[in-house]
Amino acid sequence: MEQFLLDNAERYKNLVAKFRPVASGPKASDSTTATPEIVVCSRLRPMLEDELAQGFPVGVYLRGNTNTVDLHELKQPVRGLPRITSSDYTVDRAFGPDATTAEIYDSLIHPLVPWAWGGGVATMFAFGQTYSGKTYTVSFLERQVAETLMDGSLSGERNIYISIIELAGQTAYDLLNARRQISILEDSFGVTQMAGALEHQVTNKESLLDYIEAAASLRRTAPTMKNDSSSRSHAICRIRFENHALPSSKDGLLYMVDLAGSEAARDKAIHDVSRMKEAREINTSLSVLKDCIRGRALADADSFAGKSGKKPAYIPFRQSTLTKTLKHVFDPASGRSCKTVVVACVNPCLADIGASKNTLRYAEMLRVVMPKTKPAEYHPGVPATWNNEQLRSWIQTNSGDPAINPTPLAPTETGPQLLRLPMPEFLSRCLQTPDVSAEQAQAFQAKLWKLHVDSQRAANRASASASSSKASNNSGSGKPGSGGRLEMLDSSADPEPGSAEVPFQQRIRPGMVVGWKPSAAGGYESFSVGGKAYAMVMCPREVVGERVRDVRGEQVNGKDTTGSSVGGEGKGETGEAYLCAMVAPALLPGSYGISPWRQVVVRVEEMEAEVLMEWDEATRYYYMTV
Ligand SMILES: Nc1ncnc2c1ncn2[C@@H]1O[C@H](COP(=O)(O)OP(=O)(O)OP(=O)(O)O)[C@@H](O)[C@H]1O
Repeated sequence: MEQFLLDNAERYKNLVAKFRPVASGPKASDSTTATPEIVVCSRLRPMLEDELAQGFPVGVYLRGNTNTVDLHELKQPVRGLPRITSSDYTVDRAFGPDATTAEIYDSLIHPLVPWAWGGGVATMFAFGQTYSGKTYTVSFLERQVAETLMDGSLSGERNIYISIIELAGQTAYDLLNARRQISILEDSFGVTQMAGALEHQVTNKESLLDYIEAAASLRRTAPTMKNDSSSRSHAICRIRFENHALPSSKDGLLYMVDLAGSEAARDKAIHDVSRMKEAREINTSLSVLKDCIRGRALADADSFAGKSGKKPAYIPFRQSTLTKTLKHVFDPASGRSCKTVVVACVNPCLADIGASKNTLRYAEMLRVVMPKTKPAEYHPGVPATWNNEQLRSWIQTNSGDPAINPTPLAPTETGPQLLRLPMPEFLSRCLQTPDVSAEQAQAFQAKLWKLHVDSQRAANRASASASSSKASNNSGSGKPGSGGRLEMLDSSADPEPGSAEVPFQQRIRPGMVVGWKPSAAGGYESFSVGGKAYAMVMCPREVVGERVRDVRGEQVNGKDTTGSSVGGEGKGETGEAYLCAMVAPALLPGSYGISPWRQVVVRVEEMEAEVLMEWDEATRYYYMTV
């Protein structure tokens, strides 16, 4: 085959020079748009000296100033002279042989760093056939990331940890611990753990680069015909960012993944059975990766197109060790804000055209394009329709007291963009307004999300009732507020109109949630966090029987065994104290659980304020609202 290409190199070049792309009708790109969170780019490396010396022509070209790549194969028909067969592939960004890795970094990878720094999950994958420039590209990008992380341009303080592992088939190794074998496990909370892998804290650029360099030298390598240092394993570099200012928030994660090279067809002849098995495993994991990347892109697109009620797309991340390790990136249930950049590395040499075609086809398949729709008309109750100005004005009037300054919170973002922001970044931006507390910031974030989710549900309900006459008959009671009251009962807000005018102490009722400060006299000090605690009112203390005991096992009402009266400082005044259920932070950031069987007695004078809590069906926790 190679000889056929060399013999016909001149004819091939002439045919390519005459090639004109077929003028097609309106292009698909005119009516579609890629999902914003996943960018797929291609990078054509230059021809290398050995390829040029052998006389192979270029087989893959960037089409002018576009994001389309043309690929020309040379075919021998049954009769007649060899002909070229051309195909083209469109990606979100195409880089030609003259583009530097620095250009790729500046336009696509650099924005991932503040995203992960701010608490999001950012991932960069490089894939392509053996010898296409993956390691060349990733190693430069890793160095640039180290530069950005340590040049002081990112605001705030973070603890930075690095771990680098290698996946070869089903087996995982720690590249920062002498290739010790580790396990990829999912814990009981559904979080993937790299059990046994060491994580190293880094405080400067040099130590970060040293770890990256040490791992690179340990990558398992085996000679292939094309590339003596060919990587036959996936390498995952994970940088984790811990934000001390927001201890309950999830850590930001930046993954840089150098995927194993898919074997070029012409290498296969001389490879033994185990190498072929290895190649099959690599191809399987790349196939699962494609399904996961597409699945996540579709899930995100549905969520922001108001189709959250739809059956979620199946994302098979448990089907390969690679995708299981990167569960955070693919599992929409993890609730993480993710950004992903895929770099498809392409060897332009005509001798490797088959593998290049597979790479470009794969890259095209990773893209999820959606029909372009007109920007949605502004609606004050639908954050997904707000432009920056409308969003800012909503922040100003709905963020509590003191009002959160919209300038640091949403300098340029629209409603949908702010909703996509990683939660820790959202909170950090809120906290830039003087006197805004972490609780207020969290409550405000929950308020925005509640509005978004409610507006989606309302839109889903509207479209469901429009398509079902039965539904519309049922809803025809003529009382628009009848469903509203039911929904209100998912919140601890007082359903009585005008209740906000009355001080909360005068309208205490079962189900009201209060913030309180346990006093030393009450004996509940150890149940508070930073002197603060929350409780849900159950009933006045004096109505409970003598056998009722609180969370400490103390009698709540009546005489204790020594004969002295308990509660309310022994005076037994009515209405002064309430038996309450403890409300404590739960597993998810910003979430709370109510424990009906952990009871405390809260005196009205210890109560500081009413706190509004809302039940969230999806996570099954309560969240505070402003
Ligand atoms: N953009 C580029 N400019 C110049 N040389 C490049 C470029 N990209 C790759 N190369 C060269 O191409 C060769 C192959 O690159 P590299 O080792 O990165 O390939 P790879 O895809 O990682 O291969 P494998 O999967 O086998 O590890 C190297 O000699 C590298 O220096």
